[in-house]
Amino acid sequence: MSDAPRILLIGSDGQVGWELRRTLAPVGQVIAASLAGEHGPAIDLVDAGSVRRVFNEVAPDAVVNAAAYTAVDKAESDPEQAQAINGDALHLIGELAATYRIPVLHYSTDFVFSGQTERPYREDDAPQPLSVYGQTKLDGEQALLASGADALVLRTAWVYGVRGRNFLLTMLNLFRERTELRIVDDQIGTPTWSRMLAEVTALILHRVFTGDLEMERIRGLYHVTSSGATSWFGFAEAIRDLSGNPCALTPIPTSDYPAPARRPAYSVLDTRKFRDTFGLLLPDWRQSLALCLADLKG
Ligand SMILES: NC(=O)C1=CN([C@@H]2O[C@H](COP(=O)(O)OP(=O)(O)OC[C@H]3O[C@@H](n4cnc5c(N)ncnc54)[C@H](OP(=O)(O)O)[C@@H]3O)[C@@H](O)[C@H]2O)C=CC1
Ligand SMILES: Cc1cn([C@H]2C[C@H](O)[C@@H](COP(=O)(O)OP(=O)(O)O[C@H]3O[C@@H](C)C(=O)[C@@H](O)[C@H]3O)O2)c(=O)[nH]c1=O
Repeated sequence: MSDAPRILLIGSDGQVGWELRRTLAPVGQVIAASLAGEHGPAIDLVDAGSVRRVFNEVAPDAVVNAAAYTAVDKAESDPEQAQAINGDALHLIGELAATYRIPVLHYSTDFVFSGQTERPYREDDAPQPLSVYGQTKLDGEQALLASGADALVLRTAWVYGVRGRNFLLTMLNLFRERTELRIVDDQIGTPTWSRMLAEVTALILHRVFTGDLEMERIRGLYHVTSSGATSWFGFAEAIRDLSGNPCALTPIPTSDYPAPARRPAYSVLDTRKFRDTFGLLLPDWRQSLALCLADLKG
């Protein structure tokens, strides 16, 4: 095990981080850093000293950053903290990864786009965030890509899974409490399983470690989601039907569901660059949802 590459996983307690702790295990020695420091070193992305210290002590061969400020509505009234975690910390992680000459994998979001389009967004489409969360994530991805580090930024969307705060678990909880729910039907995107993201991350990192993929050639920005698209209402309907719940669902416009943060009306991501570069398949969102629900049933 001592010869295994050392992977510093930041944010190992989040929904994607929790999956990564498992899928990265066959790829290298995972050093699972998190705010609480429960399974490895404590790290606080707001505290530059703690980030530098963890990099120094761990001396990683690669970094995967799954930590973020993801409370989209809360970020509107807490922009400094969101910027510190989603933006400023990536300037530092980029600087450290460039200094140590190690690859860094990071995640960003469909919320960097305004949603004023009718075709899936490509990596070279101009971002125009509508929210503090989207703006701070954009700053983070741009800082990392400009840092000189061998960085891969995987932009994804509508992430759900068996753990953490996500739309799937919110719906399953609400189905137990309510007989009717009103769900927005005019925001279109692609639900993406956290495990699928963790698995493609592990497959890529493995090929980087074996020399099969050269970071200098593949570094950059990629869109990675499941295939297909739906609205939050469509996603809720699929969750209800696949889980066998009787809850009545009513489609509503976004204007009937007031929230502090504006969200893009259409944020489907074009994943062609990712599929062509890595030769990986991205399953249909319904297929992944069925597998995830089967996991939840146990
Ligand atoms: N969730 C989604 O729908 C989407 C997510 N993404 C991106 O994917 C990535 C993973 O997201 P996801 O797993 O869903 O997010 P989660 O919110 O589930 O996990 C984020 C993790 O970051 C940790 N964290 C928060 N603040 C700090 C800090 N100051 N220092 C260290 N760790 C901190 C959180 O800890 P704690 O819980 O203790 O605060 C949490 O464990 C993020 O980059 C996100 O922007 C992209 C598109 C969609
Ligand atoms: C609970 C609920 C939500 N909604 C709507 C509100 C919102 O428009 C949509 C989704 O709400 P949520 O708060 O679960 O998700 P939201 O915070 O919008 O999700 C986003 O999170 C960040 C982190 C991302 O990066 C994005 O890709 C995206 O996944 O569903 C309803 O219409 N009815 C309801 O009962």
